[in-house]
Amino acid sequence: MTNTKQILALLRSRAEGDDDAFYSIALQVAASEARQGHKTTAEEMRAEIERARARRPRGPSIPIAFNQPRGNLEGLIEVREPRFRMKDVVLAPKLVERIADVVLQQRKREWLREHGRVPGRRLLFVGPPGSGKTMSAEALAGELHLPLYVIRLEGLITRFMGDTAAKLRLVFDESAKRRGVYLFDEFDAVGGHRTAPNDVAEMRRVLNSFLQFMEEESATDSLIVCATNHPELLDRALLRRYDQVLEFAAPSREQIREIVTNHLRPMKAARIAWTKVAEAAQHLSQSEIVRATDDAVKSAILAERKAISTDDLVKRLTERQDMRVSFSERRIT
Ligand SMILES: Nc1ncnc2c1ncn2[C@@H]1O[C@H](COP(=O)(O)OP(=O)(O)OP(=O)(O)O)[C@@H](O)[C@H]1O
Repeated sequence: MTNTKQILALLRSRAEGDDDAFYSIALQVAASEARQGHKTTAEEMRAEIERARARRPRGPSIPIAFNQPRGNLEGLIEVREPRFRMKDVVLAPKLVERIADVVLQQRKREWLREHGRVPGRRLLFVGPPGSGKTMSAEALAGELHLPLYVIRLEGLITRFMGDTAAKLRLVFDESAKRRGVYLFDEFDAVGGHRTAPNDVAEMRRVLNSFLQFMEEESATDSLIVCATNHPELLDRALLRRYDQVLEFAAPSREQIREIVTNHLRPMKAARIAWTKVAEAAQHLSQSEIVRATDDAVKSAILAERKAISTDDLVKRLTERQDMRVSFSERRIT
């Protein structure tokens, strides 16, 4: 049943004319109904809240407050104002299409619900480091004008060993209260190989809680994005919970060219031999290519040049390749 404190808080927010607090508490009530297995009631409440919100007179647009969370959530969630839109991310056309589909489903979520359909909002991003998983979550938030909340799971687990599930509960409760894109980074930490028996038990608990929270939160319109470099470590039961699993990959030749071109400003880039650049960029991640391009642009600026050459780019890309080799050698020894 609904908590008396929640009813009191609802009445207070009404008396104070604080609409945002009113809807936020109402969503909490819907979330606790969902937790108790009353999914239809929760869904009805959430739809009524949406309808009431839509009916409210629209004044001048109010900027979303991007303050860092305080109290119980401090140190668990980092909030970011999105700096990117989807046009900034260079991805394979199929991936762009699938993300655009998620954006559309979210924008038209009420329309979908009126037709008995649930908009997709649980996403798993899989792919190598630096391929744009975080950037895409940020761009998704940018498209939907929502804040991005980042939860670093590895850090959370290490810091709160034994208490991780309770901390995750706080995060999921927050996602029911405050609509946003919730990015669970380093997600493989949940299914990662642990050696100590205590750690294994803790991971099982965390994973089970996560599964339960993913099922429960039908009363929220927040997006849950989990990102991992190691999908093979993830539990099958967990994979089934996602509406979409999106695979990020190393950049194609065309994508390398697009990334470099996007980062050349203010340099002119006439007569670049793109085949040579693509060869030099082979096996580098999108993130490394951005850094190499930035390095090349910086040296050209310092040399007071207005244009950049193929050699400038190849030199910086080769440097990044060397850094990779020396890093992996150090890890072997
Ligand atoms: N697909 C991309 N298009 C354009 N820029 C990209 C892309 N991928 C990465 N970058 C650049 O590299 C930076 C780091 O990428 P990002 O953090 O999104 O990678 P990631 O896949 O989340 O990596 P990790 O698994 O290490 O967290 C971005 O801020 C952006 O500058």
